[in-house]
Amino acid sequence: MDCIFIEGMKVTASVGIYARERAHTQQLEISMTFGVPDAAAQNDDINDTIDYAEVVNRIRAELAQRHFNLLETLGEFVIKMMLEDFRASWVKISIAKTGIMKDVRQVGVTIERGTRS
Ligand SMILES: Nc1nc2c(c(=O)[nH]1)N=C([C@H](O)[C@@H](O)CO)CN2
Repeated sequence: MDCIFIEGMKVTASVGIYARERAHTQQLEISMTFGVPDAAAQNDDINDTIDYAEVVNRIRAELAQRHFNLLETLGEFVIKMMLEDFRASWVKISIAKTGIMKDVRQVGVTIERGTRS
């Protein structure tokens, strides 16, 4: 298995448990690593792997359309998409909110699903 990573992706999303978070979108930082077959490294062909540009665009499009109460559910949503639609074998995602708590740089969650071979 090879891994592809997307580090420090800034994305606008509607997420949070408070009324103000339902009323206004906020910026999140997503970092994600996912497993792919090693065929692309052998064949030099984008069709043998997952195109990380497609993943970034899809995440932005999907998150623009819905509200999540929790970062956990947002993370689970993206992971399901990666496993089912992009056929990743394993996914680890971290999602952070920046500057929402005094004297804390970031808060967030890390979720891992699938089989890391
Ligand atoms: N485990 C979590 N705790 C909290 C979350 C969350 O998504 N997961 N969210 C909030 C609020 O929305 C907060 O970010 C607003 O300041 C609080 N705790």
